[in-house]
Amino acid sequence: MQYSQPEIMENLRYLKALSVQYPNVQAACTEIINLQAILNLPKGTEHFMSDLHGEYEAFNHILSNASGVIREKVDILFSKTLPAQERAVLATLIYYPEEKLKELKESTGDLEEWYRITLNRLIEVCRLVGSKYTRSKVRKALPCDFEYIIDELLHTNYDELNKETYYENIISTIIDIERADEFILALSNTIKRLVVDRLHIVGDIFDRGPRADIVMDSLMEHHCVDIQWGNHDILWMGAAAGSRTCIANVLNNSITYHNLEVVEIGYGINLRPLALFAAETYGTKDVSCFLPKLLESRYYNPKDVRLVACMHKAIAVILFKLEGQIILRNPSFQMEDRLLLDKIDYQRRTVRIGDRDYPLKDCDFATVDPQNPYQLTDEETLLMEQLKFSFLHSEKLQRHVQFLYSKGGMYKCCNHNLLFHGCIPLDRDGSFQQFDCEGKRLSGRAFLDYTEQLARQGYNAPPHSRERLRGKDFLWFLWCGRNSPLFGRDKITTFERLLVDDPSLWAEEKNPYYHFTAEEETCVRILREFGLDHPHAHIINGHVPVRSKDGETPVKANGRLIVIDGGFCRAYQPVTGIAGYTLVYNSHGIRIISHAPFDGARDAIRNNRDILSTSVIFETMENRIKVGEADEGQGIQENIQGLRMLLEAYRCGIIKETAKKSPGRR
Ligand SMILES: O=P(O)(O)OC[C@H]1O[C@](O)(COP(=O)(O)O)[C@@H](O)[C@@H]1O
Ligand SMILES: [Mn+2]
Repeated sequence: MQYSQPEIMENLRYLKALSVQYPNVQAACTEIINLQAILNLPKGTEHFMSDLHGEYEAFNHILSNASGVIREKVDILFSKTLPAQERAVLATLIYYPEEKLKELKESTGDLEEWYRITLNRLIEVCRLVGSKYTRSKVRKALPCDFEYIIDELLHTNYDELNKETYYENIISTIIDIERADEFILALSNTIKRLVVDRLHIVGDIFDRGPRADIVMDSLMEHHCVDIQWGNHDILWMGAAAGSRTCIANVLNNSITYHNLEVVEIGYGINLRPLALFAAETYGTKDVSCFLPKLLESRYYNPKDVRLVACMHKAIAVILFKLEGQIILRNPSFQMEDRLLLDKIDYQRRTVRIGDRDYPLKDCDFATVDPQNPYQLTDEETLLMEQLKFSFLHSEKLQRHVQFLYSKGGMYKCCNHNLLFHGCIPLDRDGSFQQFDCEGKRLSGRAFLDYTEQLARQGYNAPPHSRERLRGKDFLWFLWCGRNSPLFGRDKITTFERLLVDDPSLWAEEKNPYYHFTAEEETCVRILREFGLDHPHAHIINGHVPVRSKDGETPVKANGRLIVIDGGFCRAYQPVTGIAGYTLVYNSHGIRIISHAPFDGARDAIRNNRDILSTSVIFETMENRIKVGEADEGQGIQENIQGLRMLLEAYRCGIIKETAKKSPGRR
C-alpha cells in the first residue's frame, strides 16, 4: 500500500469530494490511466510575441496563420500532391474562411466537387494538428455545433473499406443539406485553435500603431492567452484607473503619431474639449515643435495637422505639470531631476538641465505661472476632469483593461521560462537593485511582486482612498519611472525631445540589466531568483528592438536570454529591418520565426499572399518534451496522487463505492 490509513484519514474530506466524480474503483482507475497517458503526450505548443503596438492587421494575420505554422502543416501534407498556388489558396481559406469562401464560390464551377475535395483536405490538416493531443482535448476544442461530426471524421480510419463509405457519406450529407460553408468555418477555426496551445504576449500592445483596441478584441477571443504588461500597457491601465497624468501621457503618445482614431473611434473618448481648449489657447501661436509624426504614405489635411499640433502642445504642457506634481509628492521615486518647468528662464529662453543651460525651441507657455509652474489653470483642470470622465466611462476601455488585469501580470514563470517585458532592475555592480517601498527595501522578485500589487491597487482600491492614489501614481512610475522594471531606463526625455535641439539630451540611459544580461551567469542568477533552476530555463523579454538588419540576433547570453521585440510597429521597422518575431516553443524545442512586413488583409485574401516568415531553430531537445515535464504535468501528477489515494480508500473500505451514473447516450 502506498498510503497508510492515518494518511487517508487525514485527507478524508478531499477524498470524499473526489469520490463524487469518481464513485468507484473502476472510475478512479480509468481516470488514472487517462491522466497517465496525457503525461506521455508531447507538450502543447506555446507562441510568444511582444511589442505589437497597435498593428492590428499584421497581428490578426499572424494569429490567423499561426505565425506561418499552418502553412508548414499544409505543406507537410500536400507538397507532393498539390502545386504551391493551390496550397496557398487552401492556407488562405483556413486563415480567412468567410472572406475566401465568398470569393471562391463566385469563381468555382462545380461547387459540389470543390466542397468535397476541400472538406477532405481540411479534415486532413485538422487530423495532423490534433494528432499530438488526446481525443478528449481535441473534442473540447471543437465548436459545439459540429463536435460530434468532426470527432467522428477525425477518428475514422478511412483505410478500412467500410468506414470509407461511412466517411464519404457524412461529407456528402453535409454538402447536401447546405452546411458545407459552416463546416469549413468550423474546421478552419479548429485548426487555428489546435496549432497554438497557448499564446504569451510579452507586453506593449498599445501606442504608436493604429488600433490597439482591435488587437485587444482579438486577444479577448483567444482560447488561451497570458500577458506580461509592457510600459505602454500599464500607461493605458493607469489612464483607465483615472490617473490624469497617465491620461495626459496616453493622449500625448497618440497625438504624437496623429493617431486619434484609437482614442475617439476605438474607445469612444470625446476629444472635442481638448480640441476647443487647444484652438483657443494655441490657435494663433507657434506650434511647430509639436507637429505630429506623419506616415509618408497617407494624405493629411494641413488644417487638421495644425489643430493636432495645438492639441499636442496643450496636452504636453499639462503633462509636464502633472508629472511634476507626482514627482513632488513621491520623493521615493527619486525623480527630482525631471522637474524642468521650474528651471526655465523665460527671458533668456533657456532651461537648466543638470548644471547647464540649454536654449529652448519654444517657451511660449501661456498657461504656466512661473511662480507656480506645476499648477493647472482652472481651464486645464476642467479639461482634465472632462477627459478623466470619458476614460472612466469608456465601457470598451474598461473591459479591455480588466482583461489586462485578469490575464496579465508583471512577469510569468512558465515551463522553465521567465517572461517579462523590460528588465529586472540591477545596480551598477550587477546586484539586484533595491527600491524604497514604504519603509522596506525590496529587490528582485520581491520588488516585482510589490509593483504588481500596487498596480492592482491603483485600479481596484476604493475611489479617493490613499491606497488608490498611491497605486495610480505608481502606475505612472511603472510607465516611465527611474529604473522601473517595465521602463528600464534612468529617465524619459519627452521634454527634451520636444523642446531642446540637442540630441545628446534625448538619450535615455538603460538600466545595467541590459549590460549584465549579455553574460549567461547573470541570466542564470535572475532565473534562480524566480525559482527557475534548469538547464533549459530562459528569460524572454520584449521592449528593446532587435536590430536584426545590423546582424543583431534575438538570442543572447549563450542562449539564456531571448529578446523578441522585432518591430511589429511600422515606425520601428527601419530600426529592426523586419516586422516582428514569434518565438515558438513546442515539444521539439525552440525556434524563432521572423516576419516580413504585411501589405494588409485585402491583399492577403485576394492574392493568397502570406507574410513571409523565416524560421531559425535555436534549441532542439534530445527527446521530445512531454506533458509530464511541463508545468501542466505537475497538476496532473497531483491529481493522479489524489486518485491513487482514493483507490486505496475504496480498497480498504474507508470510503464506500457507489455505482457510476450512466453518462447517457447521444
Ligand atoms: O519613438 P517614440 O514613439 O517617439 O517614443 C520614444 C519614447 O518611447 C520610449 O522608447 C518607450 O517606448 P518603448 O517601450 O517602445 O521603448 C521612451 O523611452 C521614449 O522616450
Ligand atoms: Mn516597451
